[in-house]
Amino acid sequence: MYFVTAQEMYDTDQFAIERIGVEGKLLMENAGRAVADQIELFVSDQKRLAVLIGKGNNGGDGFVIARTLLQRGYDVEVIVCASPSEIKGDAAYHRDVFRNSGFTFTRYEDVENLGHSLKEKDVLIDALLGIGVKGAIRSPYNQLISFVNQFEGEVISVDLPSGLPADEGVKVDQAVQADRTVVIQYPKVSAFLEHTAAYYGRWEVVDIGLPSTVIQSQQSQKRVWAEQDVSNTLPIRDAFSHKGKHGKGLVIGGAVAMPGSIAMTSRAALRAGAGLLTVATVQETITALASTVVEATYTTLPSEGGYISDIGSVDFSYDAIAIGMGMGRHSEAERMIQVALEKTQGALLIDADGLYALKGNLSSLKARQNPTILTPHPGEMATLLDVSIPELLHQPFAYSKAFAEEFQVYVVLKGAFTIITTPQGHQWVTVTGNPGMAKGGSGDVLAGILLAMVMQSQTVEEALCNGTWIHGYTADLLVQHQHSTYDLLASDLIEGLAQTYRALLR
Ligand SMILES: NC(=O)C1=CN([C@@H]2O[C@H](COP(=O)(O)OP(=O)(O)OC[C@H]3O[C@@H](n4cnc5c(N)ncnc54)[C@H](OP(=O)(O)O)[C@@H]3O)[C@@H](O)[C@H]2O)[C@@H](O)CC1
Ligand SMILES: [K+]
Repeated sequence: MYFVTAQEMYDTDQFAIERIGVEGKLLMENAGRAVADQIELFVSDQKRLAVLIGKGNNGGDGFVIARTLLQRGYDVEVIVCASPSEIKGDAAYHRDVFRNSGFTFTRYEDVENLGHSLKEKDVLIDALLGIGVKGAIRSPYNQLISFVNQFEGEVISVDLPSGLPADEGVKVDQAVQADRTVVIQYPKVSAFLEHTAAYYGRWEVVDIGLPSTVIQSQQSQKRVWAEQDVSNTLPIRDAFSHKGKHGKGLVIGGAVAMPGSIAMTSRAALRAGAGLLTVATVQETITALASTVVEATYTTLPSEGGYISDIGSVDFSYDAIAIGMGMGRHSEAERMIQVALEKTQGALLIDADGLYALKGNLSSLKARQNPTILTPHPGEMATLLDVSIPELLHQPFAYSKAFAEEFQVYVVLKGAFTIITTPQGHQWVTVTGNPGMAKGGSGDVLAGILLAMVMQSQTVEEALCNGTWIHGYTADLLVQHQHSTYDLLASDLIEGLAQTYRALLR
């Protein structure tokens, strides 16, 4: 499923109107009807509803929704929060259709009166502002939004919560806190940002028949990676499959004081389906791992002060290599990353301490012929970019895209919404996962899963999207059944992969 900026939505709308010849009025009719159909699914006709209508086309949708629900026997009061002369174009057309159908509306005067009208209502439909919102919220919408946020019944927003920007990088001034949002045609970017997603409440998308031609022709596209995508692309294991077919992978990392990270990455890679796995680390870590990661083979690396001191002896001809987990932040790490960048023949995944060591080597990324994958959490990404974490999270899609394109890397920016960006600037978001994963080791497990996926999948982007989705989904299954967000451990995720795979293969 694609998701879009406000501009991409307007472009799609224009394409449908100008090139296909569908009139704007018809699009609005389709939008309002689709939203009303959806509302009918979860609001009983015994409830008392009010629709708040703003001056723009979001308000126009509101007129169609109100008319449709009234025709279907719902008790709906319509309150128009703009002067009649302010309502223009398609919205004015649907205001007239509403009136000509024999229905009436009241005009918003002040919050006191509104409070009076809404006292007995169960559901408030918010069609005040849509994707056209700009800047600080002006009167009367600022009072209206505060009012809606004090309403005790259910608030359902149309397209997006009024006042909330559709795009990233825009400050939220004031916005409706919706219980539910019925999104028109495509989710907007703000549904996938940590500071704005919660305003939507639960949301679902209704299709109004707009063609995806415009979005598909964009240089860079943004899509949600969903369960169906995983089912369609997960590598099939045929009956004659053998270990060599599922890839040969190598994990480089670990230090005497940190055997856990690399243990988790390795076990996760094996559980995620890696055919053959080698772990290259210091002798003491091998001793610690040998009994827990029995399926792997080991390469002993020279050490100094408990850290790996050199990786020159490593065989770099693996299908995929992951480096950095539990490697420590020390002076030699930067040189080792440089060696890995130069010598790795297959895909190279850099995680954790490896990312800190990469900071001084960024220019070497461009010289690589094979895929390089970076898996930062926001702190690591902010360090790579030299920006603060809040600044990064204010526009994570834009920052990831600029970085991935400039350095020709795949970026997996981890978070509640994990963003996967290709060197071409295409982006996916995965929405699986829960707060139980915000714990040490969770990233190490993801690195292992991604390594295994890259070794087996057809394309790097599919591998990264599937791996990220599976990681989060496993946590969701575990929290639903055996665990809670408090006690869930990263190592539980590794054991939990069995459930996820079984569910996917059913
Ligand atoms: N594909 C599509 O595009 C389709 C779109 N559709 C629907 O149309 C919606 C977009 O409609 P839209 O463009 O008219 O914008 P919308 O948000 O309703 O109103 C903007 C008005 O609000 C005002 N305003 C702005 N900022 C403000 C502020 N801070 N504080 C106060 N006021 C502010 C601004 O007034 P102005 O500043 O210009 O005086 C402007 O007139 C979209 O979300 C969807 O629901 C569907 O029907 C069909 C397909
Ligand atoms: K709205």
